[in-house]
Amino acid sequence: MRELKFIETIRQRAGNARSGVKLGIGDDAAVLEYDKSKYLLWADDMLVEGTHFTKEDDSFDVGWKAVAVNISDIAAMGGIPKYITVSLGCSGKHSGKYLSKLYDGIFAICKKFGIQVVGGDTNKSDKFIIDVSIIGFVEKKRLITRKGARIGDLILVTGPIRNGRLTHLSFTPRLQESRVLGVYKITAMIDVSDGLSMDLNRLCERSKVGAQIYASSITLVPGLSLDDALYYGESFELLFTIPPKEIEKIKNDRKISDSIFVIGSVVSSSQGVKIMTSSNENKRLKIAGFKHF
Ligand SMILES: Nc1ncnc2c1ncn2[C@@H]1O[C@H](COP(=O)(O)OP(=O)(O)O)[C@@H](O)[C@H]1O
Ligand SMILES: Cc1ncc(C[n+]2csc(CCOP(=O)(O)OP(=O)(O)O)c2C)c(N)n1
Ligand SMILES: [Mg+2]
Repeated sequence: MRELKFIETIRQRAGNARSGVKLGIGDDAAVLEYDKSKYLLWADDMLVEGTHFTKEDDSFDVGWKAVAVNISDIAAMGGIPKYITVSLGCSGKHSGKYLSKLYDGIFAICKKFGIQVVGGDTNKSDKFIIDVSIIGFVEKKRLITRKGARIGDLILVTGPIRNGRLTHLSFTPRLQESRVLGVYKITAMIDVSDGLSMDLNRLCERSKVGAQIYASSITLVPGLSLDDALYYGESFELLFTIPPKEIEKIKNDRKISDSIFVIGSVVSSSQGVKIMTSSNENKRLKIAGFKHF
C-alpha cells in the first residue's frame, strides 16, 4: 500500500474529530482545545538513517534537523513551539561521542527557540532512528490550517527557496516569519517538506481550490533548479495564501517584506493546478514529490 493511501486509511479509522479535537490527522499538527484563548498544537516527525540522513552525517546536524522539522510543523499552524520529547533507536555501535553531539544539536536549536526537552524513550536499533514529538500553542485567532484558501487569494512562499539537498540538515525553521505573518490575514498555510508541487497540491485539495502559479515568480537560491524546488523537497519554506488586499500591508512590513514572494493566485478547483512556464506555456503542474513508498 502507498504512503498517502495508508495514512488516509488511518485517518478514516481514527474517525471524525471528537470534542476537544479541533483537527485530527491531516494537517501539519493536530489542533486540540486548551483554554479560552489558545489551542494546543501537537506534531511528530521521525528521521531514519538512510532515509533522512546518512551514517556519515554529523550527529549534531541530525539532532538539529530532528527538532527543526518539528518546529516547522508548528510554524505552519501559526503557533509557538514549547516542549518536545525525543525517542531514539540506537545501538552499542553508536559511540558516546555520537550521542553527545546529537544532544548538542538538539539543545542548540531548543535554546534558540525556547523549547524544553521533557522526555523520550531509548530503544535498540541497528539503524539510527530519532523521533521527536512536539507541543506548541497558538492563539485561537491566529490558527492557520491548510483549509481556507479562497478563489482570488494570492499564493506566497517564504524564500528565496532554499536548496533542500544542501540545507536539509542545518536549516532554520521559518518560525519567526510565521509569527510575523500571524498578525495579517493568512487564509491557509503548509510547510514545504515534500516539494512545492506536492505541498501546493495538498493545500489546494484541502481548501477545495485550484492554483495558477508562474515559474518566473518562483525565487530560488543560486544553484537551485526549478525542478528541485517543485519536486525534491526539504526546503522547509512556508507556502501560504492571503486575500489580495493584505499584500500591500505585508509588503510594507520590513520584518517580512524581503523574505516572501508572490508566486500565483488561487483559482477554482475545476481549473486544477497550473504553472505558466518560462516560455509562456500554461501547463497542468505535474503533481509529484517525495513519497516514502
Ligand atoms: N502512522 C500514522 N498514524 C497516524 N497519523 C499519521 C501517521 N503518519 C502520518 N500521519 C498524519 O498524517 C498527516 C500527514 O503526515 P506527513 O506527510 O508526515 O505530514 P507533515 O508533512 O506535516 O509532517 C499528518 O497529520 C500526520 O499526523
Ligand atoms: C539519505 C537521504 N536520502 C534522501 C533524502 C531526501 N529526503 C528524505 S525525506 C524527504 C522529504 C521529506 O521527508 P518526510 O519524512 O516526508 O517529511 P514530512 O512530510 O513527514 O514532514 C527528502 C527530500 C535525505 N534527506 N537523505
Ligand atoms: Mg509538514
